Amino acid sequence: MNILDKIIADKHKEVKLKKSLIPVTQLENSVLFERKTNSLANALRTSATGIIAEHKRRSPSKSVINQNVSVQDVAEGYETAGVCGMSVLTDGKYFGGSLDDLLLARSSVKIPLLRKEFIIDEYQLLEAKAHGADAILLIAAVLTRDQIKSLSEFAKSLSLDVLLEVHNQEELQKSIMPSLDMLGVNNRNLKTFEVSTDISKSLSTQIPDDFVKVSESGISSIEAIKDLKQYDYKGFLIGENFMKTENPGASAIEFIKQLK
Ligand SMILES: O=C(O)c1ccccc1NCC(=O)[C@H](O)[C@H](O)COP(=O)(O)O
Repeated sequence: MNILDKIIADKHKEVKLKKSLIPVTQLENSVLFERKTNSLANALRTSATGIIAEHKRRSPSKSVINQNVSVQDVAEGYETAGVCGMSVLTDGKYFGGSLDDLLLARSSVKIPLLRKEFIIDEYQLLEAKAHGADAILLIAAVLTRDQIKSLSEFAKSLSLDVLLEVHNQEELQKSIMPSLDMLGVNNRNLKTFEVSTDISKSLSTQIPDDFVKVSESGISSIEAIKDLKQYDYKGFLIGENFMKTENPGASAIEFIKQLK
């Protein structure tokens, strides 16, 4: 079993348990459930930098990245840097994140927040809304076309933007539908962990113009972003490059200064 299959098998168990502990009505009655969301896709369309900076403590490909910073400090630093949005990993077992991280980030900043999670069930979209997310991620590699359609339509009914992530042509072709806002190409193969921005470049012409194009993972230089912009990418999801430093917010400030 590859790591992605393991993560998804665990996620099914986790969601089943959570559903038995926290009823949907509790999520729907939370204060943040009524909050007006702030579109990440719209922010990317008009952004000069397009940076979506991620909070990521550890990962299956790198184990520990940074366990010593607070999510509030990271969020405030990213906002000061002028990022377009922030991605918050909420998976606990493989990434050391939590829904509390999302809540704390929400209480610290106004920028659009992406719940970075392995979404397999509508319940997780209600959780995202109840914890202050503006956007959610769907991963084509672990969902059927019908699941992508029903999950993305449900997300849109909650006013959450949808970022659909692909890694190859087959995943892209099965996923294109009007209920998506952003199409993300993950430069990391989630089964082998190989990283190359070539995949973003080769898939770019096959992504219809209606979607905001986002290049995800393995981005660590200004040159890479300038290069990807020529392929019409408007969003750049960066995690480790900022999080591996002592002060991720300060690193983002430095990076964005060079980009402008
Ligand atoms: O990052 C991993 O090792 C990973 C492994 C398995 C599934 C997902 C994984 N990462 C999630 C992400 O998409 C990245 O955190 C995100 O794109 C940022 O990537 P990076 O800038 O390379 O940290």
